[in-house]
Amino acid sequence: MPGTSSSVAPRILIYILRYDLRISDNPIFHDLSRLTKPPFAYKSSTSKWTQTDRSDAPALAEALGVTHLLPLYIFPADQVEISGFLSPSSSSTAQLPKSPYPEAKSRIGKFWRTGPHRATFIAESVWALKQELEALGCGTSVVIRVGAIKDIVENIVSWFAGEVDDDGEIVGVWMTSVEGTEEKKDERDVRQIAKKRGFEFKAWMDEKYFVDDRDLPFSNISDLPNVYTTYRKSLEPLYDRPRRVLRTPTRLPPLPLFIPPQPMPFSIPSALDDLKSALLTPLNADPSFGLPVPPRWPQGTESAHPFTGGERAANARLKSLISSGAMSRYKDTRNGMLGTDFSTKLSAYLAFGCLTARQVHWALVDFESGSGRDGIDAMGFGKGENEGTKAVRFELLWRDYMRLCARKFGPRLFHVDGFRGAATESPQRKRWKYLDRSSGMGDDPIKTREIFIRFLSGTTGMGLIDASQRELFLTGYTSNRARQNVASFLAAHLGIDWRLGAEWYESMLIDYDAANNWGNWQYVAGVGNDPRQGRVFNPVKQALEYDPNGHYIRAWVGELRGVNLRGEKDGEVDQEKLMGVFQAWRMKETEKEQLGIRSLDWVEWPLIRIPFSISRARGADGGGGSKRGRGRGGYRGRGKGRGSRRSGDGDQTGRMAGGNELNSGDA
Ligand SMILES: Cc1cc2nc3c(=O)[nH]c(=O)nc-3n(C[C@H](O)[C@H](O)[C@H](O)COP(=O)(O)OP(=O)(O)OC[C@H]3O[C@@H](n4cnc5c(N)ncnc54)[C@H](O)[C@@H]3O)c2cc1C
Repeated sequence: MPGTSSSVAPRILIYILRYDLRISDNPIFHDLSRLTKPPFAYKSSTSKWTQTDRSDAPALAEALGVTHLLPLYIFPADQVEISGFLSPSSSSTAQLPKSPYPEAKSRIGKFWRTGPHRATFIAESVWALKQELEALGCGTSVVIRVGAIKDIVENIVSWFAGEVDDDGEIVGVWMTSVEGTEEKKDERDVRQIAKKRGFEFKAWMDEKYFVDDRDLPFSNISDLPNVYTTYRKSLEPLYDRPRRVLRTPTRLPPLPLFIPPQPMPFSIPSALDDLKSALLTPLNADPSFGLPVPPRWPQGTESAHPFTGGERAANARLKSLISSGAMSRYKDTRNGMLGTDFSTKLSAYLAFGCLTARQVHWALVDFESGSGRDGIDAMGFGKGENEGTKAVRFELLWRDYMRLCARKFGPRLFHVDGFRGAATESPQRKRWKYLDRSSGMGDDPIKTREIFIRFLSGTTGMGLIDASQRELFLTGYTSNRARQNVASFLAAHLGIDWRLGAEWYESMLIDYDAANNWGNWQYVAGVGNDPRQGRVFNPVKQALEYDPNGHYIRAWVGELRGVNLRGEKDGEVDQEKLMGVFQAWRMKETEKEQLGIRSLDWVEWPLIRIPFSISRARGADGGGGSKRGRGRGGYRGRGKGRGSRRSGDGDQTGRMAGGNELNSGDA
């Protein structure tokens, strides 16, 4: 839907969208919206007082004389596999041409960098923004391209530079600055092109975080504390920190009259389904992702993350969390693992900028102050900040913190020695098992690979880990509690290079975000910013505490569905049977026989065995008390795991941790 008329030659601004897929609370769209002359109406809002307009300074786009806007989303070839966009018509033969870009696979594990869940979510989010912009009715939209960002920008600017028909000139390229080595490189490349061609380049501050960069309590990033709690305390009360959200534009400059086509050999579909299909086709060539036994969806189990991408869906989710009272309950439910509402499921929206943390904050303020309409009947409406809403703000600050760590430590985010290696003069280097070589500890890379494949497939024999890995593979989501356990299992129990786990998460997660993924993996692996190093999660104790009836494990490990936990006499949870759900090797032979799992590797030969018993005195009756399992009676580490025939027996060094140790509240 190109723009219509203009008496002067169009002056075109390119806006490269990346992780800012929203129209509201978006500083770039906000600035551009102020170009258009009054009448300048804003979308009505129940909370006008929370919205602000930067009317104190003239719009930056004004100075450039922008008349047309080219919002551009590029599926970056190094991160997203784009061979599904190859166009058959570009070749004289029936064969598809070859992509000029290498496959978008991870460095160590060679996994697709963007798996099917996130690829779908991004497509939906981009498409939703396109539709939102088109719905403004002023001739704007999103132009979708695939390739290397620098190649596409170069292609567009040289097309306009070579134009004789005066279809317009590029006056600037804007993008939002993002942490991450690749993202920074893209930024530098585009800046370089702008410099060479003599037009303006601007990297805007990323405003989707809770605390605005301009309000940080330090001016030099090296002063960021290495402990989250110290950082948080320097900002409390968090309630007072977020800036107001920016007004939502109702008008934007139109698209240029002519837009150069997608460079060959690719073509861009014109419908969302086709876009998804182009993204998924190469991934679906091997839907097992190289796993000999890929997880299968257990009948009747529902995804905890059934949400689609896009700004509208993000706002609907936020509204529903407030209306249902889930935000007020959050502190009590956040360690859950089953269902949609134990946690917010806002992470993917925040990762792709469909929503900002300050929008979440102000929506909560509307609820807490009683000035909004959502949640009138919910617990806590109009009663100020409560434990639940406070905990949400607390978690949102974790997200900020991880991103600031990425800024502080740069490429060390991805380094095997992590931030810690950089922070100390002579780091106590952790030793890892690798897939391609022995680490000199007598380990065999072939065995390590075997173990690693079982870890990926969710067939380790450790119920909590297997449930989470299967859920992740099938849905793209798994809870924070489960993520912590999985990361600890790989890094501490199996001793395998933690970066392989981070790469797998990068591939599978719907909410993948470089800083938050790699920062959290480092944290759990003991090479990041965890002040209490050397902790190890005991996945049995954790299961007892957070999945006391084995509901979560049985939901995703379908083979265990038939276990009847209720004792015949008193109807209480039979603790021995529960232990069998947590680690199937502990089941009686007759029970294994009944379930038909007797000869399975993960049952008979688990990667590790954790001896664990519950004292009856603790009254572990499966009554659902979420605090059970703390303190006495927890893991009785006795050194080596018993009896596993294969390598990978857990060498239970390090301290076993059971409770809320990780970045879930109290670092
Ligand atoms: C090994 C590992 C890998 C992770 N990878 C990612 C990732 O790639 N992307 C990602 O967004 N989060 C990641 N997290 C953090 C956290 O697990 C998810 O943000 C959270 O589970 C998402 O679900 P939610 O939105 O329902 O969270 P909620 O519990 O509802 O939390 C609200 C918001 O707070 C933020 N948040 C919560 N916990 C954390 C945390 N530990 N670190 C940073 N921010 C947090 C998120 O933005 C989240 O949406 C990872 C955690 C671990 C342990």
